[in-house]
Amino acid sequence: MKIKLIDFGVPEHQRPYRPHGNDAGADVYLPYDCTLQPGEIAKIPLGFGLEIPDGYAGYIFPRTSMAVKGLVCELPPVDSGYRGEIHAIISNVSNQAQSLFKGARIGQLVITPIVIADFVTDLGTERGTGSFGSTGE
Ligand SMILES: O=c1ccn([C@H]2C[C@H](O)[C@@H](COP(=O)(O)OP(=O)(O)OP(=O)(O)O)O2)c(=O)[nH]1
Repeated sequence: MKIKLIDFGVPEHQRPYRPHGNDAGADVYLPYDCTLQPGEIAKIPLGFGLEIPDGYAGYIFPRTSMAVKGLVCELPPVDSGYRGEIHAIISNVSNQAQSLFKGARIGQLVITPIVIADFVTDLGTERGTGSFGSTGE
């Protein structure tokens, strides 16, 4: 599926990149050096937005290699209607300061299908156990 990238200044070589064609996530890059203190949460602009089709959502997932060091991405969804710059929200859940450098891969962008549910209190008539012509001839 092609998804349009909206340019908010991301350098061409730092657009989301999938190291293997069948990876679930496309790596995203840190635009500047930063150090996160223990417990600190950073909102990092990624330099691009997306035109995600309705019925799908985007997530900046953690990279395994960072998660094992205690650097994890928070996972609020990027909505299909959102046209602003996407930020990675990164928490340092380790007990030491973590330095990250410009150009580091800090998360991975995953696009998934989602269900747009109508939340109702009455589901109407369900099939139940009816079969063999239970709805009439
Ligand atoms: O990791 C993320 C997650 C979300 N967003 C953007 C896209 C999303 O569509 C928007 C708003 O997210 P959300 O709906 O979770 O925010 P909210 O706190 O509920 O605020 P709002 O009132 O804008 O819905 O923030 C990001 O940039 N990075």
